[in-house]
Amino acid sequence: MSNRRVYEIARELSLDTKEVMRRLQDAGVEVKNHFAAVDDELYERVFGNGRKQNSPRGGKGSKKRRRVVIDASATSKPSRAAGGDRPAPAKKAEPEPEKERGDGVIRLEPGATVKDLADAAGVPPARVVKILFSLGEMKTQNQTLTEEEIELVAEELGVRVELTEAVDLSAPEPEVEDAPEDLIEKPPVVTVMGHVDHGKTSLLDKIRQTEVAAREAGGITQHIGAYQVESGGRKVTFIDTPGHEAFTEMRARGAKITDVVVLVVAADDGVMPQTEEAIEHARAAGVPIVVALNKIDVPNANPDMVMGQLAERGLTPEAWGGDTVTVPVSAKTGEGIEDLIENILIVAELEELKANPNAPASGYVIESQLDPGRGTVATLLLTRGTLHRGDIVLAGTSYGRVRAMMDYTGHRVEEAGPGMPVEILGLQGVPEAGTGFEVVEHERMARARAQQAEAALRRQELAQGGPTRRTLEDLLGQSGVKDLNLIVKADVAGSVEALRDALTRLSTDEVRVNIVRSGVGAINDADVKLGAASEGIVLGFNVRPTATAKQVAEREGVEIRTYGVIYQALEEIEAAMKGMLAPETAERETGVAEVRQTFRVPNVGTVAGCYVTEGEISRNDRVRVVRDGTVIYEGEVASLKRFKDDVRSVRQGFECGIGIENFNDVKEGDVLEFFRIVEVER
Ligand SMILES: Nc1nc2c(ncn2[C@@H]2O[C@H](COP(=O)(O)OP(=O)(O)OP(=O)(O)O)[C@@H](O)[C@H]2O)c(=O)[nH]1
Repeated sequence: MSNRRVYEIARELSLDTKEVMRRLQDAGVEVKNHFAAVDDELYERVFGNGRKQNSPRGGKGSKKRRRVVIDASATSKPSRAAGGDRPAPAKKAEPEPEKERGDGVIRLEPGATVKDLADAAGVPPARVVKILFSLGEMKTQNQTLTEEEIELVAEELGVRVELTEAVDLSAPEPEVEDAPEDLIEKPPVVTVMGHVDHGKTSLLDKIRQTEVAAREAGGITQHIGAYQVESGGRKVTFIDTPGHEAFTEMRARGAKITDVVVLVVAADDGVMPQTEEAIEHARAAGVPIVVALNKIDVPNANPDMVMGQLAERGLTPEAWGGDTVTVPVSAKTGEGIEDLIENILIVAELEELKANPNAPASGYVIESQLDPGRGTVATLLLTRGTLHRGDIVLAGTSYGRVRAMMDYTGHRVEEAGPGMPVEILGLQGVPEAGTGFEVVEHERMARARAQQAEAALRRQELAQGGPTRRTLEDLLGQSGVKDLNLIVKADVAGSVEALRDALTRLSTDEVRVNIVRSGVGAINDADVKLGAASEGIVLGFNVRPTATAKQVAEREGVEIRTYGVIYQALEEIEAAMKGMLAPETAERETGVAEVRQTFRVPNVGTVAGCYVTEGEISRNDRVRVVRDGTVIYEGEVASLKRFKDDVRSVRQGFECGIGIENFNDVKEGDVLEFFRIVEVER
């Protein structure tokens, strides 16, 4: 049996929701709001006949049909200024603000806010807020609306809405095939991978130094996440963050950036676990491998042994009749570096790496951070087209006009072509590494799409139940012997040492303090990710988290605590450790409810329509979801309502609506047990 919502029926039958509710009421059924569910039998009974007459659009699939019309042609509509039916002028002006077209239809861009809708419909924003509220949605003027919300509110207001242009956020690169004659050769993009200590960083440094030395003017290259070197008039772009972590992370976000992988293998150490992992990653991505046989200067270097190991893994060197380009190098002396670059170019040539420079620019974000003086500083790597200063860039939830653009030497540039890394200023928000970007024509469109991406992200988080935040107290509140995993960052090495030692000494029989990582510098993404992986927390002493680290912490539910004085950090951790030993706790059951129906409320999640069978349940209780005798979830009550009103508690024998924090999978027939944690004497 399937359920339809009131608004779905209205949509399906092209009726007003009020009319649907009236008919249900006439049939003796109490309906509370647009989201009330109507089962098949009731639907047939009430609307069985009317469906045919009432459905001018008829057809099956009409249940899915949206009243919101996606009008993909909207951006090319004839300009009003031009009058008549003259086509829009070639130079596109900012699109006109949303407005009524005189036929009762208003146009809105996806990602429209409450205010946008209110303005377009000519009503005060408060009216829209009120309608949303009656639908169980709490929104302020500047919050974006989902398509469904726009539709429902429009219906209440008695206006029809057309959404201009549907946007696919998942495809940063336009799906256009460039004509062969438009393509020019683009520099290969290289990522350096290999086992720890085999010399990835040294090699990248050496390559860059060689380049600096080669350039007459000298000058210092600055770290922007990528740089270029030139050989025989051709350029190679190196991603400046070594390691397969960066590579996989980018790939995980769908970024196909790397054209060639340089696999660094130390000639004195050979193939190691991370070498194998790197080989797997490169193969999985279908990226050709060039082997840099490093440290050939060390006395115990054994290139033959290493080449044998590589051959065993399908990377037979050319010298041995295979087809893997293997270049002996020394990142220390610089020997073989030129050779390596030339070989990278040869391998790249076989890949026929080409791009159209005359297209609107698109590519990927390599790095980004918030600079106190300059705002968001992002490094972009172009895969197609040419980026100009003044262009409007959209990268996931960030967007903005390119205020300034610098190449990796720090020189200002006016434009950048395919394969080139550039640092740009002007974005709002800090996009994550690996996010695709593209140039869009209008700032309004960029804003709308960024907001849409933001909303999609929030929906995703909601669907995944959101992060469960682990605080110091939570970690220490668990029973049994506890491991307190800490990531410690400080401004100077001395403090790191001091903190590490002092914190470790805090360990007791019941709580073991483990310093998972410690280091100097700001708290970055990697620190937070490690915090998440080790279920620990991050401590900062005189350092702050970067903007992206904050975002990651938020997303992953990792606590970051920052201090200015060492003893304060120690005292707090020690107090927390002791605190948890103070009272013992026990559970006290308060009530039981049965789930009789479930409702999906946009942006809120699933709400369970319940009947309280025992005791008295309260908004502040914890709740356990029991299905067929098995506890499937335990968490907090997010909302407790009687009809439309929030209530503090509901007694046995009454119905209510219950939302469960971070849990949307509640089903009809589930039993909800409510309880409270109370303190008892030890
Ligand atoms: N003799 C010699 N030493 C090298 C060479 N390349 C790197 N080293 C040394 O090897 C050590 C590790 O080099 P890194 O460049 O830090 O290695 P890595 O692979 O980047 O290491 P992680 O960043 O920790 O993964 C350093 O002490 C380097 O000085 C080389 O060609 N010859």
